[in-house]
Amino acid sequence: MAQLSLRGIKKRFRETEVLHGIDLEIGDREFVVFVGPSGCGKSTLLRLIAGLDPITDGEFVLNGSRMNDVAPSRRGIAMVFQSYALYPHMDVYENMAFGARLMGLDKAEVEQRIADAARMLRLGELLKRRPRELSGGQRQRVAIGRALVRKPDVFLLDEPLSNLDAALRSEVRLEIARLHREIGGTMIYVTHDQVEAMTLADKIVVMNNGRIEQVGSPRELYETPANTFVASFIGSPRMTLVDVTRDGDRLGVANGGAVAVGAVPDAKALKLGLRPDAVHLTRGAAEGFAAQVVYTEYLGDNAYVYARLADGTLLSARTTPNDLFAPDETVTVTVAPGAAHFFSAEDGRRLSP
Ligand SMILES: Nc1ncnc2c1ncn2[C@@H]1O[C@H](COP(=O)(O)OP(=O)(O)OP(=O)(O)O)[C@@H](O)[C@H]1O
Repeated sequence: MAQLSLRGIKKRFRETEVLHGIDLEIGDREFVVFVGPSGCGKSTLLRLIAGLDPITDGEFVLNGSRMNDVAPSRRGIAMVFQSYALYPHMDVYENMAFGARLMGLDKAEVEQRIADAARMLRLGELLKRRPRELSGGQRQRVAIGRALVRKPDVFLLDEPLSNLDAALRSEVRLEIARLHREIGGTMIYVTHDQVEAMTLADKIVVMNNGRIEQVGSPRELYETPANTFVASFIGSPRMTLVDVTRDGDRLGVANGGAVAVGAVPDAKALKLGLRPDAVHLTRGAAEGFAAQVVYTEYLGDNAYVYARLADGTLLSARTTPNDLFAPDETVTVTVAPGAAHFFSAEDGRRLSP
């Protein structure tokens, strides 16, 4: 059982504050993913939870007990690092046994836990190998196995897939999802890859510049991003964001036509947000935004067209592979009814119609 509360957490390294007051609740058995651009403070927050660095200000409470001054080994938390951090001179079995023995478990219990972890992670054949005799994916599984044998209440995983190639990455990603279902522990996972975040998380925490921008399920973040940062960070290709002016029930782009999008919020300065599947491109002079095709990405089952709006904004649109456009073609952009997002052009906050 593991319930985590982060309350007003701040972190300073000498003069520089890198976390500016993080408030977050994590429930038992939840799979929580921290995402955000490089340097936003994801790893720092994970290290504070693990106890590897001291918390400057605020409180970390685990199952009702304040953890700020509790030693890492006494928190019931295990961390899997990006670099694996395996002991090179020990074989796989010894790597996994080491931490379990430090906990004072007897020999039979250690053996049983390693057998269980080896089965779950399919490491049975590899127990006598040294780390250098393993592939990247196998090493990663050993690193996870080493955390598993400690039976922690909370698993922390810091970019665990970043050293793997694309094929292996999706394989290990599926294994981590399965493991979470099987062991049912609370997992906190750091990545800057929004696809990993979307596919693994019950709850995504989007971070930026040492602050939380939004917390929600993958669907909530995709469908109702709280601001332009989340809107453009979640979803691939990213949401097009363009400044528009109101002209009755239509929205216009500077020098570039106008389009009806349904209900529009009442605000002075509006930014319109369009996912690639919210727009439709046509040839010829229908009513809509004028745009010029820059390039097309053909992906087999579908295709994306990137086109420049009159104000210079690059728009992405999903089309079918049978509906490709050539570079420099002039197109007209229309918007599916009810599919537009709106944000304040002043502070980026989401506006409802
Ligand atoms: N030990 C340290 N001393 C000083 N500054 C640090 C230290 N560790 C991290 N920082 C700074 O804190 C900020 C957050 O770093 P952190 O590693 O948490 O980011 P991140 O979101 O995990 O990034 P990445 O995705 O690149 O790993 C960065 O500006 C970094 O330079």
